[in-house]
Amino acid sequence: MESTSTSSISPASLLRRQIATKDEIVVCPGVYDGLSARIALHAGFKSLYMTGSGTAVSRLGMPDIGLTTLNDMRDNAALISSLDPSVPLIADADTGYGGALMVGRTVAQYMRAGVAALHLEDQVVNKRCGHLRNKELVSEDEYMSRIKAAVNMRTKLDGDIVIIARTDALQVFGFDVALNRLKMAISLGADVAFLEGIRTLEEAERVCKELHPTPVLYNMVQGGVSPRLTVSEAQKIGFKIIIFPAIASRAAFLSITKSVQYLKETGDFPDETAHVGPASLYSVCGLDEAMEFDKAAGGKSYEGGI
Ligand SMILES: C[C@](O)(C(=O)O)[C@H](CC(=O)O)C(=O)O
Repeated sequence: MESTSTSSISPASLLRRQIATKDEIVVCPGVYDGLSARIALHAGFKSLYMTGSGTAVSRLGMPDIGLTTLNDMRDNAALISSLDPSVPLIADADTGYGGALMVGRTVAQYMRAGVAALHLEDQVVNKRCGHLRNKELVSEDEYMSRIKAAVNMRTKLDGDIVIIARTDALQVFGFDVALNRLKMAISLGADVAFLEGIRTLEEAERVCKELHPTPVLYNMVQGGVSPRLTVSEAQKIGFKIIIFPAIASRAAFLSITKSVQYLKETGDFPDETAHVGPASLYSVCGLDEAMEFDKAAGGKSYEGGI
């Protein structure tokens, strides 16, 4: 069942507090469904990231090339953020899925879904993963209109969702243009900057320095174009948030591939999975809390355990 924990503090305020905590960096494993989110929560992470790439590959079975709609992304975000509202969720919102009106709807629906933060980028709606080649961008004006729409909707709904401005301009126009886009987005009310596809340590250091005191996010994608940084290395450079979007999807990809290949070849499952019974999976997915809830309502089904 969903978490019964409640908090008078909104997920966005919780995240704002985490970002504002001195000498700390917000660390978000990328999750893409209920199970991956539960596993990350069970491991004790205090914030999560919903990856658009992972959402595309898991919910649609399609690549991250602009195929997920607002509804796909919002539904996934609502599911993940409902599991433990005391753990703020940063969610990918791609391009906002259209013009200013659609960006406004996206922000409103993410807010209602309990999302703490979302990032909006300047690729064309037919976007692709930021670590692929030949990206196409919208004009600066169009990007600023997306940011304005997001900020205006937050104000209109009297909310505090954290708006993260992501620019993909580095690959196409270079560092200075990308930095300028981020500065403009911040001046319009974006709270956090996300320079996509950082290629060198120098760029990583420069973006943090130039945008200080605005918090900057580092996107640590396995096999992507950016330098490999650990949490503490990113923190030392000056980043305030680090996401590992592919941490769960890559692990799932590798281990599911291994298991199904083994089944195909041998007609049996791999030995190392033999001890993983249904109860171990369910216990990570809130089984104890569900049984307690049922008992408190007078239910008898779980008296003898399961
Ligand atoms: C951050 C990202 O937008 C995502 O969808 O998680 C992707 C990451 C990835 O492809 O693994 C991106 O950087 O475009």
